[in-house]
Amino acid sequence: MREAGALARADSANGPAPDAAAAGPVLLDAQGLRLEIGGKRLIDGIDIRIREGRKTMVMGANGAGKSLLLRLLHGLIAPSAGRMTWRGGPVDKSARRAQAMVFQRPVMLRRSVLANLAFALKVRGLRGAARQARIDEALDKARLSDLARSPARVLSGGEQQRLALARALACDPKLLFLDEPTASLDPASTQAIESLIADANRRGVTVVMVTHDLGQARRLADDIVFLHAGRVAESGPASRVLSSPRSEAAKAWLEGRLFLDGQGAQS
Ligand SMILES: Nc1ncnc2c1ncn2[C@@H]1O[C@H](COP(=O)(O)OP(=O)(O)OP(=O)(O)O)[C@@H](O)[C@H]1O
Repeated sequence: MREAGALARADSANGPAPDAAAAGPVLLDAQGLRLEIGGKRLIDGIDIRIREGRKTMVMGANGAGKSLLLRLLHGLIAPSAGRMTWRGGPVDKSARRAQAMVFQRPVMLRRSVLANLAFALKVRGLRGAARQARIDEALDKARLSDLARSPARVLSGGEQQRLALARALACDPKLLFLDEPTASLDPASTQAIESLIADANRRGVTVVMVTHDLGQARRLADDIVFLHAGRVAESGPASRVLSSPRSEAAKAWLEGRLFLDGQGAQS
């Protein structure tokens, strides 16, 4: 690990927090996360502390380990080493139920928009009028009410991503992971997704999101975690990392010099 997570540094006894707002309670704390597959160390000792209410953007070159990190944090894959806590305790079933994840290519049931929402809520134990109210609210927020009876799979990419996000948010997560949710979307669809994310965050949802889009990071991020070759090269408040990066890897990437697999930077 080259540098402790931005939010971890807020705990340092060596000086004041870099961003006073960063000092909220810790939701998810991961220390010494490592992932090895086929003898290759793909995630190499990452410490990250996700604080309640923040929007953290995970950035870095292709192959840096961003998606793997999100999957590890969300418990979709087991780390080779490291430990995680949720609000200071074990990451148990209720901790996982307080999290949701949206992928770049959303997975939809071969059913209607409405059924996709209903199914997700049913799995979470919602029934009857409470479930219907949640569905109506989700459709309204995602501006999908007119498409409620359409098969989800015929929606455009932007509509499908709005549905995926609405479906995740309808489950009322405390922590939302997003893996490049706007990667293949046009500016209008991107804006719609960003505004759903910002709105959810205003209502208390903590966000951890992978993005390659610098403009998006500037618009949305409170904190940046910059990965390079499976490690945290740099992290801190977005305003500082994006304007005055300290690591060679982040500098190179921001100047367009860091290409596939991290080539172009010393470290
Ligand atoms: N299941 C796997 N088995 C072996 N190697 C893997 C596996 N999944 C990912 N990798 C490798 O781990 C590295 C990190 O992958 P990851 O998908 O996390 O990168 P990323 O930073 O999200 O990249 P991108 O920006 O291209 O999406 C890559 O070199 C990838 O090839």
